[in-house]
Amino acid sequence: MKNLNVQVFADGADIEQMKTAYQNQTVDGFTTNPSLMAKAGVEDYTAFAEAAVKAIPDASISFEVFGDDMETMEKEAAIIQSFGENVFVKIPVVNTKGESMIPLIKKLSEQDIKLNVTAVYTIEQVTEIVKAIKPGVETYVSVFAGRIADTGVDPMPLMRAAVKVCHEKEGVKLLWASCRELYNVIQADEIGCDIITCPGDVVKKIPNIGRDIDELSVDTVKGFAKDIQSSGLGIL
Ligand SMILES: O=C(CO)[C@@H](O)[C@H](O)[C@H](O)[C@H](O)COP(=O)(O)O
Repeated sequence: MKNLNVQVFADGADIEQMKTAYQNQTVDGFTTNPSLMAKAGVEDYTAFAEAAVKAIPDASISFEVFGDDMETMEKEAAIIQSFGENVFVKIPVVNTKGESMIPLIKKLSEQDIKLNVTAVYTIEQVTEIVKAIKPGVETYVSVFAGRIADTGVDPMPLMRAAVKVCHEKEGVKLLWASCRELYNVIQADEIGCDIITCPGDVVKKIPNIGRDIDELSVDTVKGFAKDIQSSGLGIL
């Protein structure tokens, strides 16, 4: 397998899958979000977070605030931070009304809280976030490259520019969020992006990196042959 400089995180909220990935050392860290928690059927945020931190005691793990105003987010951030030393508090760059959360990001960073600033889509947002971070405080800036690509726009120019801006401040790392395919890991690695968080189906493909493409024709036909046999279908 090709050596990667980019760190690969697992994006999900299934404790058993997280535990397995941690124990097998297939990823370097973990991210969760409200949608992933809902999908995984999480019923109790605190119980979930405590179980996750118990399962993953010393790798980076991000939990997101649920509030939609700075006062609520600040209270939630204090609780989330208390879950463990390895925890990053995810704060969205804006709330549902489009109001900037930068004042809160600045306030929390000044208290040395490790943040993962999420839902980022523009270089102006990246620049503002980096400006608000206290130098030396470990912080992730999560740019949703996949959701940008979903609009038909190439996210690479933004990702390249974001790497430069993030690396101007000590402690700040660029995180590639909404990964769509294994090739995104290679793209993130090539541009010097620090972290990419991947859904389970992409994590499973990581060992394929560097595989000999010449083998794939025979493998593909073998797959068809297996399915022909199990389906019982025939032409002649
Ligand atoms: O923690 C983060 C980003 O910091 C991730 O969980 C991030 O929210 C997810 O990668 C994205 O929400 C996934 O987006 P999508 O694949 O559902 O479009």
